[in-house]
Amino acid sequence: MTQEPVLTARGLTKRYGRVTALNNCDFDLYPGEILAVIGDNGAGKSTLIKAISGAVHADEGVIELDGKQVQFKSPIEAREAGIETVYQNLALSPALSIADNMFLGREIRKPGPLGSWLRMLDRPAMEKRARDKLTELGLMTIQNISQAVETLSGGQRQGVAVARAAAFGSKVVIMDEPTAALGVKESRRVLELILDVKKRGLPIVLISHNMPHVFEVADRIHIHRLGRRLCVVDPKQISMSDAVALMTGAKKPPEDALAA
Ligand SMILES: Nc1ncnc2c1ncn2[C@@H]1O[C@H](COP(=O)(O)OP(=O)(O)OP(=O)(O)O)[C@@H](O)[C@H]1O
Repeated sequence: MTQEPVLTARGLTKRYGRVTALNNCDFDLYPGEILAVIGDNGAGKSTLIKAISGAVHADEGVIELDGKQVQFKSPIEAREAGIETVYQNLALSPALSIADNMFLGREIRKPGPLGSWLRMLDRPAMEKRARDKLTELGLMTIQNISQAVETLSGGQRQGVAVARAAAFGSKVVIMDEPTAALGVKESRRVLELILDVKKRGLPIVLISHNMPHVFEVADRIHIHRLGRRLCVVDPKQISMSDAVALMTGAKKPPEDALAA
């Protein structure tokens, strides 16, 4: 890789009591790429992206965004820096509408009634922007943008979460198992959306157990094992079964694997 990475982590360690979820883990994400992170259950993939996106604080290690050291105290701070994350549990508020969810934490406001210093939510503006965004992203199978998220299907909810990340991510989009709960058609749409986000020049981190999905869209694959990066491989140079063998420890990584 000749370009400088957008996002790097060095020596990330996170312990939960006796469990070491991240163990001196390194990570690199390059401009415009789709980097898949694969690993066995409990390997520490979610903890890695939570540490990067401010949802958990690493005990040790350094994270750099665009070459500058960052230390996000919360996912909100990471978002403000341009890192959008779709977490496994989606982090949507079920009782709120689609539009409210898309703008959660960055609501559009307008001046209050004359003489009032309070700024009010500008719902029509949020609804229009949310509708435009979902339409642009091809996810507008939803009839009513003011519909509560709890009334949507699993796939539609995923669509809202992915659209929110795709719409607001300005530097990095991270997706933790975005197709896990979806049917074939909905998964396909999410994969297309991931490729659309890439076309817009944004790098994406994709955590997935679905090997065909990973091999379909990833430019590089970070193989995570026992809390750390075991190696990085090129999906064009390795078979799915070899990637799984590396992930599970049945096979040792090739000598030049980190350079992939
Ligand atoms: N909040 C927590 N408290 C205690 N242990 C945790 C916590 N979060 C994660 N762990 C532990 O850290 C290890 C790594 O978990 P993590 O969820 O990061 O793995 P993962 O690779 O994402 O797994 P999966 O593919 O099953 O989602 C596991 O042993 C898990 O039990």
